[in-house]
Amino acid sequence: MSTRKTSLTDKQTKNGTSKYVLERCASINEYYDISFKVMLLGDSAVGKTCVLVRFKDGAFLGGNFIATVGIDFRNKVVDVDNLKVKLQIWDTAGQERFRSVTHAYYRDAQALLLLYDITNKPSFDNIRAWLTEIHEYAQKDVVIMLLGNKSDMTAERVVKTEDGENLAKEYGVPFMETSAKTGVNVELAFLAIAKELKHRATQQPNEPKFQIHDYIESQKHKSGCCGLM
Ligand SMILES: Nc1nc2c(ncn2[C@@H]2O[C@H](COP(=O)(O)OP(=O)(O)OP(=O)(O)O)[C@@H](O)[C@H]2O)c(=O)[nH]1
Repeated sequence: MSTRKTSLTDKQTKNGTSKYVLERCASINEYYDISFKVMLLGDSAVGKTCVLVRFKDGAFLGGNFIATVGIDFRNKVVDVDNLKVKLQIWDTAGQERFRSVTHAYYRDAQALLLLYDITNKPSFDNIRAWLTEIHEYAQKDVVIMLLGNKSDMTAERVVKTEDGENLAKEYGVPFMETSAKTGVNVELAFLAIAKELKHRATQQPNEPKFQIHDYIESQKHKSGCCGLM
């Protein structure tokens, strides 16, 4: 049995700019209209794998920390304005020794979620270095979102929310604090990315642009333990 799916790829135009192209193809046991690649980046132990597992399975990976080796991925299909949007999410290893492996994948990503841990100052300080790498290796029009993870750990917090907000403003990227443990803002982060990518791909010339910052602000307070309500 085969079901129809449409995948969205990013092609280079003659003048070098990126252009999204819809492609139809068939797949077994999976239906979607558009597909995008999203990468999770950030220092080791900031919670990339946990955020992904929270989004994909609605569970928290507590207990012993097992570092990701190289790169791993999971798919999730979400509904955006009556379209099935497949996010193929690449979970990268934060450890320095895997950096050359992960660089090779940056180019294919249409969106990057860049995480730090609000209880770990160096992971926040390293965000500028991550952004430099992103500008070196990723597509020019890649969607970037900054996430301050582990927001449930209020007693251990060392990075203020406003520091995250200010850094995000400086780079012109959307920002929110998340918790893979409680689920706060995790679904919202991926949904905002899915909406932005879907709008970029399907937008008509006279249609207003999707405002990701406004969308996040309007939804932030509605997002509870189990995702968007
Ligand atoms: N309290 C709390 N702990 C978290 C949260 N997210 C992750 N953790 C814990 O932080 C540790 C690291 O989480 P991972 O998701 O494995 O970190 P990672 O960024 O994928 O690490 P690498 O694979 O080395 O890049 C684990 O012990 C998790 O249980 C969170 O939101 N809150």
